[in-house]
Formats: sequence, structure tokens, C-alpha cells
Amino acid sequence: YNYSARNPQVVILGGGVAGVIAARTLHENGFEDYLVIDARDQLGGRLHSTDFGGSTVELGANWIQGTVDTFTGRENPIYNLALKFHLRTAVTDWSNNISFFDSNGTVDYWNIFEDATNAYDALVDNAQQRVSQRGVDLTARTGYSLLGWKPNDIYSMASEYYMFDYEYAQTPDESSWIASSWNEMVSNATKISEFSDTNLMAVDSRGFKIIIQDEAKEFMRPDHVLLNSTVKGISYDEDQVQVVLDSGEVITADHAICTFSVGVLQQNDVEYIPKFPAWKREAVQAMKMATYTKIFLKFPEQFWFDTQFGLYADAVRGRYPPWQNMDLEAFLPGSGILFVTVTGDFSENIERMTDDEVQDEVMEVLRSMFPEVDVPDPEDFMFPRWHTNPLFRGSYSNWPPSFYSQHHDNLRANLGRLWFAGEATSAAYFGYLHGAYYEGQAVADRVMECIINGGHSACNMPYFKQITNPSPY
Ligand SMILES: Cc1cc2nc3c(=O)[nH]c(=O)nc-3n(C[C@H](O)[C@H](O)[C@H](O)COP(=O)(O)OP(=O)(O)OC[C@H]3O[C@@H](n4cnc5c(N)ncnc54)[C@H](O)[C@@H]3O)c2cc1C
Repeated sequence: YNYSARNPQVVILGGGVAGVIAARTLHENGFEDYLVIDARDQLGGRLHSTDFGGSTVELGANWIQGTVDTFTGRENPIYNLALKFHLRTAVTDWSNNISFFDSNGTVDYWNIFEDATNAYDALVDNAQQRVSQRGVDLTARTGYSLLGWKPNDIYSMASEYYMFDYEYAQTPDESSWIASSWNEMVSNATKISEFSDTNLMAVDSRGFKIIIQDEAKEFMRPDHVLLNSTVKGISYDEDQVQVVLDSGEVITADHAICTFSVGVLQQNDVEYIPKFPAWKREAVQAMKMATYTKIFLKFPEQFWFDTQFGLYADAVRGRYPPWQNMDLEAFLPGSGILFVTVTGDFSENIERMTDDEVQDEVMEVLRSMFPEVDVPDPEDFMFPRWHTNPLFRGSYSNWPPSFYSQHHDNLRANLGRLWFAGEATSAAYFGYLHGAYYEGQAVADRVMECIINGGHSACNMPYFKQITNPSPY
């Protein structure tokens, strides 16, 4: 090993939203002795924009989900960054701007779609009641069933998918009833509130990532960042942390803030010395890293629907259901771009197929949606493999029904001088950019408090050594 001359007070592992906001929080408080390390060649993490057929598209996060809370005036910090950097966005209308299809072409199932919308609203309302009555969690599927929603035909299945999986990237059977409703809950549920129903899609030729890259340029010096550097090992104790890079360089710091995704923590890409204690391992492995995949197609010209969305009902639930039209004035006019989204197991399965195999399946579906059109082959075709990517191992966390709030505390808790932050450590906003933002801020505050005040309470977050069932069988 090559022991580094670099010896920062705080090393921040990962330069996504959580890492950059943690660094900014240190800077705002006069702490300049930090180093951000990332394996990629740029900051942004899952804010990942790329060129596709002459247009900029977002492989990762795409929406600012909620802007300003109409009751409290509280603002989504991602929305504020977007305003600051004049990000071009378009309002997405998920609920009204849709065309419906099955494998025989256009079909009208608005009534069923409305039933699915009402069932989802009831699911959220009832979850809120369970929280106020301290009821145990169940799967969202159980919740749906208790409310009488039984999707037994392809149109109900596609509509339910659109309301549920399209957001959480997993099925209702795999998801917590209570946690999947949190983002929609307002008012009496403490600390949990959405900002607003407005969803703004980033459609900026500079990429959504500029909100974090340009923010970083304002305060981060070049010697504050080490890119193209993959962390291979982290050893930690009560006094310091050592980080081993792929180059063999070893960086020693007083504190490390690890912002790797929970998917990365679950795998063996990084060696932790000592191995995480049992309570931490259980929390890490109990969370689910779900996968959400946008499959992009570019055609010489638009031949498809004029609405923002097209919802395709297949006999197999989750098989290429929501299609989105980018060739609209507010989005990427004249781009000839259409994309379809898949999630969960379906995403993991297509990652094991070749691009050509996936393209063949997608085109077969698209041709069945437009039987009257002579649909040409796409000029360009692309999809990312988030699940296989060792820097992410999925797209974002989804709270399973067997994950307790104590697990969540344990996921967040530090191990000596090794601290954790990222979208998954946000109880209220897991899965979202604003979750990563708030967690980056909170962890930096805690590390600074530990540096300034020291002592047990400032330097040790509470955790549960064992999570037990209060009334075992
Ligand atoms: C397909 C997709 C769609 C999404 N859609 C939305 C959306 O519309 N709206 C929304 O709010 N959120 C969305 N999200 C979620 C959002 O992108 C994340 O919540 C957020 O970006 C996570 O930020 P983070 O800082 O916690 O983690 P990350 O961005 O993952 O940052 C962690 C960093 O660690 C680095 N890293 C990992 N391992 C190593 C290693 N061994 N060595 C060095 N560096 C390493 C990675 O390169 C990465 O840059 C989406 C995510 C995806 C993938």
C-alpha cells in the first residue's frame, strides 16, 4: 500500500447529491479540510445525464418530485437548486394526459384506470390510519386486498402498475404498505409530508446533473475532489478511518462519511474492516435496492400518441407498460424520442439479456400497439444497467414490509468514525433526490458536532442491538 500524503479531517465517499451537500454543509460552517472521493469521472452519482441521438436524456433521476408545500410554504431543496441554475423543466401530467393500449392497438380503459387511482388513494388514506392507530405494517398488496381492490384483468394490472410500481420500482406484494404511502401523506403524520403534487421533469440540454455539479463549483476547490478513484476497502474504529483506493493509495481521516447506495453496501464490492456488526448487517440486508429502467428509442419522426403517456396492458404484469412521449413542445420537440420504463424483477431480467434481444421485445410490443402503422426500426436504442453496475447495484431503495423503523435507525447509525448517508437513510424521503440532500446535510451536522463537542452522545448515534418481536409466538 501507498500511504497518502493526503490526510483530510473528513473524507466523503461518493460524490452524488448526499456527498456534495455534506461537503457544502462542512464548507458553510468553515470546515475546509475534507476530500470527496468518487469512482466516476464526474460528480452527480445517480443524477446521470447522457447524450442520446443528439438530445440529452436522463438515465437516472429525472423528476423534481414536489415543489413548494401549499400549507407550510416549505420548499423542496432540489426545486430550489433547479431555480438557482435555471434548469429547464416540464410539468408532467401523470393522471390525465394518457393514451391506452393493449396488444391489439388503442383501447379505452379510462374507467378501470380511475378505479385504480381511487384504490391507490384509499391505500394511502388507510395507511395513514394504521400509523395513527400504531398498527403493524403489512404488504401494500394486503392493503389493496383489504380495501377490495382485486386486479384480475390486464387493464387493472397495467393501471395498478402505473400507480404503484412505476413509483416504487417494485410490486405491491414486495413493498411496505405504510412506507409506500409516506410520500403521499400529509398533515398529522409527523415529519412526513410531500411538498406538492407538481412533478417537474428535467429536460435541460446541460443535464439534470448540473444542479449538483454547478453547485459544487461554487464552493469546492479542485483539491477537495478525487475522481476516477474506486474505494476498495474501509477500515474504521473509534479514532480514525482508513480508505484504500484501487490505485493502492491509503487515505487516513478522522471521519468518513459513506454515501454509497444501500445496494453497494449489500454487496462485496468494498471490504469493511472490521466486518459490520450483526445489527448493522441486518439493517443493510433487510432494505431492498430496487431497479427502475428507462429504455430509450429514437425514430426519424413521431408516429405515436400525442399525449405525454401511453399505458400498454400486456398479459404479463410489468411487461413494458408505461411509455413516455418526449417529442412534445414542452419536452424535447423534434427529438423523435420515446421511452418505456420497466422495474423490479423485470429490470433485473432484461439486464441479463443483450441489447438486441431487448430491442426485439420492445419493438414487438410497440408494433402491436400501432397495428395500422408501418413502424420502422429505431435509429438509436439504449438502456442503462443499474442493477449490474457495481457503483449502484440498483436504482433506489424500496422499503419492504419486513423492515422495521428500528432497522432504519440502524441503517443510519455510525460505526465509530464511519458515518452513513444517502437516499436510503432518509426515513421520510427514501428513494428521492431530496432524501439524499437532507441526509447529506444531517450527517455533516452530526460529524461537526462530534468534532466540536466530542463525547459519547455527539459521536454515537442511537441504534438497536437487537430488534425483537414484543409478542413472539
Ligand atoms: C433510474 C433512476 C430514476 C430515478 N428517478 C428519480 C426521480 O425522478 N426523482 C428523484 O427525486 N429521485 C430519483 N431517483 C433517485 C435519486 O437519483 C437518488 O435518490 C439520489 O441521486 C441518490 O443520491 P446519493 O448521493 O444518495 O447516492 P449516489 O448518487 O448513488 O452517490 C453515491 C456515489 O458513490 C459512488 N460510489 C459507489 N461505490 C463507490 C466506490 N466503491 N468507490 C468510489 N465511489 C463509489 C458512486 O459513483 C456515486 O456517485 C432515481 C434514481 C434512478 C437510478
